[in-house]
Amino acid sequence: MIKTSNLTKKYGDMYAIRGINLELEEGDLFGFIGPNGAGKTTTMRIVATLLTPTYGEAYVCGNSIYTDPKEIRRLVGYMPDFFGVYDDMTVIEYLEFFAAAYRIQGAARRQRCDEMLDVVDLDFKRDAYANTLSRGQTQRLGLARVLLHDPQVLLLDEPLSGLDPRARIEMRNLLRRLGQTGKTIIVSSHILPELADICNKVGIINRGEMGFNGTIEELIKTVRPQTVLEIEIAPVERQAEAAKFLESHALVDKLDKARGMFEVTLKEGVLDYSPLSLDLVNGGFGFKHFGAKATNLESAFMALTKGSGKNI
Ligand SMILES: Nc1ncnc2c1ncn2[C@@H]1O[C@H](COP(=O)(O)OP(=O)(O)OP(=O)(O)O)[C@@H](O)[C@H]1O
Repeated sequence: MIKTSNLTKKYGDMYAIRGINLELEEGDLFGFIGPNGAGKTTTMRIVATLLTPTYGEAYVCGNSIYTDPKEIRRLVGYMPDFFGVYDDMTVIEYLEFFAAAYRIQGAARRQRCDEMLDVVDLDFKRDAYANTLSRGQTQRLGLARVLLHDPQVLLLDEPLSGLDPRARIEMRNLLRRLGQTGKTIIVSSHILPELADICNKVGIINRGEMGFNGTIEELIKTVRPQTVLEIEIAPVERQAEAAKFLESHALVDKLDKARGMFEVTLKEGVLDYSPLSLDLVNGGFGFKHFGAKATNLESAFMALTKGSGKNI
């Protein structure tokens, strides 16, 4: 659906993006994560054919940005991070204006606009002036607008930014629903955890280069190649004995103590830790808690975008 190879954009000597390789299939919801100035907008604008790369290629459904830009514009809905709405138009007039630009004619135009208002839950604001909408409602209107021509591919630049917590949840739910319609979606953000549970793939871009590109599970493995278990031994009196037992166990690499629990780092490549729980029980130890420690995605993001502070 979307493929880029060695996509690069330079401004003078500065690389806005460098060697970006992406490959997204039908139905992929790709979280494009990076700090300010990392190159997310540049990449999306190139794929949307609004900006020409210095070199490299990008294809949408097999169409090249160089030779088939018209076809790509038909296939793509691009929502920029900030867009203006006209002061003197109501929500429905705004959508009809763009539907007309997409040459949706006659009764079908009103029907399509009504359907899109329904998709983004904005029917109740149909006759309100577009410039009186909240940020969250404006973002939803922007989404309705890019959906009008039923694009196969959506490029959404920071649709969650500036939203309050409730509007954020609503927008995430909307993105999740859109992801289930088989469209290929790229959605950008500064914040990894806010997209992690709705995306099936993520790319982390920093200073124009893609530091990571894969699934969330692969990301977690990249930043933490070893599984860490949290174990709370019961009764407390047996903790010292349990520490010795764990330290000498064949699957264990390292033992730490945090918040009254053992943090047990398993040896590299050990994914099945059931033998450890069995050995603990057979050794006469009980436990109140035994499980893999959740990876903090925020720290994963920080680890992969190290040294980008001056860009933020
Ligand atoms: N027209 C331009 N002229 C010069 N430099 C530019 C231009 N457009 C973008 N850049 C630079 O290219 C880099 C990438 O910018 P881009 O807007 O793609 O980042 P971004 O990841 O979308 O950031 P943000 O999250 O702030 O929107 C930045 O360093 C930016 O200053």
